[in-house]
Amino acid sequence: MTEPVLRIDQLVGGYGDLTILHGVDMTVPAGSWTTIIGANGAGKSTLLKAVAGIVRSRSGSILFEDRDVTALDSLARLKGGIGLVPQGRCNFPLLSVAENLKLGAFTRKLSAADLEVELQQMTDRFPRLKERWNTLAGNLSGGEQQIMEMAMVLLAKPRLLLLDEPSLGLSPQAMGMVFDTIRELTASGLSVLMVEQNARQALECCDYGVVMELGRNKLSAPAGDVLAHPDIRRMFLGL
Ligand SMILES: Nc1ncnc2c1ncn2[C@@H]1O[C@H](COP(=O)(O)OP(=O)(O)OP(=O)(O)O)[C@@H](O)[C@H]1O
Repeated sequence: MTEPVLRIDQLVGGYGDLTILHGVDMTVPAGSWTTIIGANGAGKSTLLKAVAGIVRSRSGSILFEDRDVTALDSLARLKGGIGLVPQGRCNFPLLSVAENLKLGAFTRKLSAADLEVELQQMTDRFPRLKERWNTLAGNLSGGEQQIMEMAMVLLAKPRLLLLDEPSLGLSPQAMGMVFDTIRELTASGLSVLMVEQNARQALECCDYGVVMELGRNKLSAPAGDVLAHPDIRRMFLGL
């Protein structure tokens, strides 16, 4: 396993007095694609939000690139290299693709010329977005919106991308397109930590799997080993 980009130790947290995470330990190897699976309510989304700084940790620590970010707020973490694409549609549906992408770069205060260069690079990477440049985001297909939302967060230049159920509501074909895109991103050096309900499809594509149960990580292993685990196959993969 390569050097971890993210290291979570004994993380406890939740909402108000409600504790959801009961001591999570997890590492994400740099440049890898790690998928968290588990039953509804296991705390998967809460964990992603805790890494992004949206849910505050009560105890334990989160180290990003060896730096303790546990006390930083969400904006500081975004500026520092941790980007979250939340669950469900999270764009501005009445703004165009171009306007949504520009908003994605807002934390970086780029000059107009630099912003143009970055937008050009983003549309070179995702030509479909260029084709839909002046289309309202709400009129894109689900798969196109998911790709655009990833591109918005990528314009903040994260080194760790957190994705909460990127295949939610997508056709199998669109899910394949989104997963192919994630693989390309990790091939270019980005680290990805993703939560997915389509556990089998995700584990067939990614590098590492984490199984969460009742606010704890039950198993962390290479994705192939998680796929092959008899209990996990029966409980979470429908195999
Ligand atoms: N904002 C909130 N305030 C209070 N409780 C919340 C909040 N968000 C989630 N919860 C509760 O936290 C628990 C874990 O939710 P979470 O969304 O992290 O689970 P999950 O594993 O991602 O499940 P799912 O696949 O259903 O999204 C659930 O009991 C949920 O009701």
